[in-house]
Amino acid sequence: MAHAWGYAANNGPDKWVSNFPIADGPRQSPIDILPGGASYDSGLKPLRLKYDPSNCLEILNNGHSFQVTFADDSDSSTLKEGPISGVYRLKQFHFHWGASDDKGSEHTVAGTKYPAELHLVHWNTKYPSFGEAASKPDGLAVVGVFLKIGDANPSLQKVLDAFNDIRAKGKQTSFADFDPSTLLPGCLDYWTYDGSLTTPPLLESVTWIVCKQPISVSCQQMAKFRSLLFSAEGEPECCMVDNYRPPQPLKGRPVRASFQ
Ligand SMILES: Cc1cc(=S)c(O)co1
Ligand SMILES: [Zn+2]
Repeated sequence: MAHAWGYAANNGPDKWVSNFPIADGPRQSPIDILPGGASYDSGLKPLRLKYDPSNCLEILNNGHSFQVTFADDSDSSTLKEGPISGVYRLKQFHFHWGASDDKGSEHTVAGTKYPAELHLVHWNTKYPSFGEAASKPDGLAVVGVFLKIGDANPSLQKVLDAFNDIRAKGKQTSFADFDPSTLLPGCLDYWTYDGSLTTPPLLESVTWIVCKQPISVSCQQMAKFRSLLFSAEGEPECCMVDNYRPPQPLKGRPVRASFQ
């Protein structure tokens, strides 16, 4: 049986193309964002994000990252405007991070890597469900936020405090009343381009919205990220680190900026 995909030498990003040929597709993510190569588009609207903390359901270790999942049976936690049209519902957020503070983000900015990157995943309500939307070219919109080493982040700490219950792959626990807007930077200037999921099945259905301004994370908080495991209980322990895909070829895609 083929290895399940992961981030190790034998099943990592360079190997994904064998089971997921779209890995070499025309609109893969992440990318290296070159600010000088992005074109300011005055037609881009500000992001309109509205999240209801009561939609927050649980936090789980899925063996690739940890994810906080939201109830998405109503329009109470949504993304509107920005580069998208219509209403996209928040489904989940998760992170990608490194084994050390010099790497971990998926998008890079003129080659600069951040220690981690937050992804807030939304799906287009013109489709009946996340699963349906995930296979459509305009099906998903992911807001990416860089994490930069600095002061401890009190909002992020609430998420990290739940880690003791989800240390191993497959563990989950209830996680209620969390407002993901507390994880957003003060300035919502963004870059946007057409891309994909950054993990298999690498579907080319994502409108990427990458915030220019990072949020802070302390070194101690980054160490907490690295205390999670890729492995399940009873398996040899394997630390969950370097769960990021490196930048992919731009292949002529335009990158627009909402700011000058
Ligand atoms: C749906 C989804 C989106 C991203 S970006 C990811 O890493 C995993 O799953
Ligand atoms: Zn992601």
